[in-house]
Formats: sequence, C-alpha cells, structure tokens
Amino acid sequence: MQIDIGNALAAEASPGISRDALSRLDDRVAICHDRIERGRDADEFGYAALNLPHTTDPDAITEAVAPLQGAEHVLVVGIGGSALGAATIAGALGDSNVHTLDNVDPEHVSRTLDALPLDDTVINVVSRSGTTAETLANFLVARAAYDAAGVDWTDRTVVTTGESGPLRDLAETHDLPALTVPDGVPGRFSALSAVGLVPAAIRGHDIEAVLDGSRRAADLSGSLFDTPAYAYGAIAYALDVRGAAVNAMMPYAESLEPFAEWFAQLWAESLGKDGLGQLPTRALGATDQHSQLQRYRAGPANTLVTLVRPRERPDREIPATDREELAYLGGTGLGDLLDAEFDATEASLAAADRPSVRIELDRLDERAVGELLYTMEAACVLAGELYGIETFNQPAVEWGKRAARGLLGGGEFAEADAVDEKTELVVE
Ligand SMILES: O=P(O)(O)OC[C@H]1O[C@H](O)[C@H](O)[C@@H](O)[C@@H]1O
Repeated sequence: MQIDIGNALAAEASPGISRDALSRLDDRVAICHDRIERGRDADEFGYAALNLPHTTDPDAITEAVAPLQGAEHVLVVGIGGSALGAATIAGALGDSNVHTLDNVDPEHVSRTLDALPLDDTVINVVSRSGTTAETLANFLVARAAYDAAGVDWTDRTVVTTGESGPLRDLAETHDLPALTVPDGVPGRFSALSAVGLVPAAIRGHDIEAVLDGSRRAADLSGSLFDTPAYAYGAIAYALDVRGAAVNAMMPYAESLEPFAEWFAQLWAESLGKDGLGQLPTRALGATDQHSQLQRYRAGPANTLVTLVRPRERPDREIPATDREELAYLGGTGLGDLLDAEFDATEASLAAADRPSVRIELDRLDERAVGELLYTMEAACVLAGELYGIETFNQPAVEWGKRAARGLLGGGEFAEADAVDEKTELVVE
C-alpha cells in the first residue's frame, strides 16, 4: 500500500502544508509515537487495538465457527463498530452474502429478513456492551422470524460480545458459540478481532491473510516519512488546523463503499471532540465526480479529498464501436476508464489548488483490506495524539443513547428530559 501526500503540500494546494512545517510536525509525530508505543506495550484501553494483528487468534475463530462454515448467508446484527468492520471486509472481498442489520427501520428489517433463506443463514449478533438497544431489538426480531419460519435459530447463531453482559448470558443459556471482544478494544477499532472476522470466517475467507496484511502496517516507526499510517494521520491533522475541516473519503471501487462508512465512524467518533476534528464525508468515484466534485473543487476551500483505489483489478472490456465519437472507449476496459477518471479528479483538484491524498492498494484482497483497516486506525490514533484529545471515548454518542433509552422507559436518564425542552417554530 502506498500513500502519496504530494498534493497536500502548500506548493500544490491551499490549505496545504509546507515541507518545513511537515518536518517540524515530524518531531511531534515522534513524541506521539512514543506515547502510542507505551500504550501498546501496556495494552492500555484503545491502544491495545493496535496489537490486534498479533493478538487475534484466527484459528480460535475458525474453530468456533466450524460447525457453521459453508452457510450461504451471514446476517450481522450489530451497529457502529460492531457491524462496519465486518461489512468492510466482506465488501472489499466482493462477498454480497454478508448482510447487516444495524438500523432499526422496520421496513428495511422486514425486507432483509424476508429476502433471506433463513435455513441457510447464520446470525452473528455482535455487541461489545451487550446492551445496545438497536442490536438487541433487531436480534429479537430476527429470532422471531426464524421461529415463524420453523427454523431453529439456536443452531445458526454465533455471539460476539464482551466478557460479561446480557448477550454473554444468552449465549450460555442457549449454548451458542461465543467469541469475545478483546478487552481494551473500542468497537470502532475492533475490525481486526472476532468482531470483524467472524462473518468472513463463516463464509470461508482467509482471515489469517487479513491479519497478515494488517501486520504489514503494524510496524510503526517514529516518523511520518516512513510510516504510511502516520503520514495520513499527520497530513489530515495538519490540513484540518489549516482549514480543511472536511475529509471526503472517496474510493474508486464499489466494493470499498462500506470502507468509507467504516472510516466515517472511526474519524468522527474518535476525533470529533473539544470543538476539534474533521468531518468525514463519504463519496464514491467515479459516481460522485458527477455531483460532489463540483463542491470540492469550487466550493469553500475546506475539504481534503482522500482518493483510494486498487492498482490492479479484474477488468471488463468495453466493446469497440464504429461510432466515431465513441471510438476512444472501444477496446479499453471499464477499469481503464475508472483509473483515468481517478487521475483526472486528482489533477482537477490540484489544478484548482485543492488538497488531496492518494492511497493505492495493490489489489482488493484479504491482505489489502487488513492493511487498509490497520493503517487508518493507526492514522486515527496518531491524529488523536496530535490534537491532544481523548481518542477512545464517545461521550456525545452516549448522551443520545441514554436519551433514547429513557424515552422508551428503559431507565431513569436525565438526558431524556431534554426532549421535552425542545424549541418549536413549526411552519405548515
Ligand atoms: O458493540 P456495542 O456495545 O453494541 O456498541 C455499538 C456502538 O455503540 C455506540 O454507538 C458506540 O458509540 C459505538 O462506538 C459502538 O460501536
């Protein structure tokens, strides 16, 4: 994997960072790196996630799910960090048989359950805390659908959860295979544990190769000039403090769309604190060249565009045509066209002095997705150190969770009272 930060330099873009400032920033990166390494050595909360490439045991996961391997479909019931890692891995591997129930939109849940052959679908219910309302509600609904279809859900359910809690108890009651979310690993940093890997293992993907790829990125040095993760984290931070408050994640591969969603959670929940942090937005190349690119290039100069692509992909030829105006397309591939669009977008941003970063993966496979996930996690941890914020908590999100629970009568939560204090100015 390669990260090219050339188009984020001040000589090319505004906001951008000068080479001198980048060298000075590298001194701070070295200090942050020491902090990160201390955290990793002590397996401190959050920092422990950066040890997962070495601490996750792929054989234990494969063994636990062995009776369920070969299932045609996997339904992940989880939300946020308990769903997006698995979706990213399955997406990158082009596996459309890993489905996610995260939102509690009743129409979507019904449509998903109705479309699946439940007797050939494994449920992987995932919740670190074991208490998340959306996940538990969707799990109860899914179980009822299995019952209604005369399919025994207890034969087809794997639980991934913390050491204790309601889901752990449920696994014990029904003697379900249960994997543990490792201690010290927040949900959004857990993709390289059982949380992200169980669905891939059930579907027969090479999860050892995912971990192997992540190990390629896990050798962090103290300099941004030889650690791609630090280069990305440092550049994103430096451009944010110089005015790039938005980070548009724009992969040029449909199968990386879930990755952009995963990245958005990682970046927003980890770094959006104390009035700081970039707003991650999601875009898809080439589709969004025909919509959002207008804003990136000619709107307010507050956006860093992160372009991601595989260097190699299976191509599909565009048939030749005798129509003269289409002749340039004939005989090339759709992939060639996509690559040309990628290069054109990058150049068009540079020509307008707008910053971008180019991330290139060798190809979309297990190793590449492992490397990409780890790189972004380490980039995020570094950025958190540079901002001087607490990267691994999410108090603003917890506030909303408590308010919703209070409203549903799930306990006394002061946050729920705020709902009655809403100011209205209704126009009909
Ligand atoms: O894994 P769970 O405990 O169910 O949590 C699922 C999600 O819940 C919250 O919204 C947290 O802010 C997320 O970081 C977390 O990923």
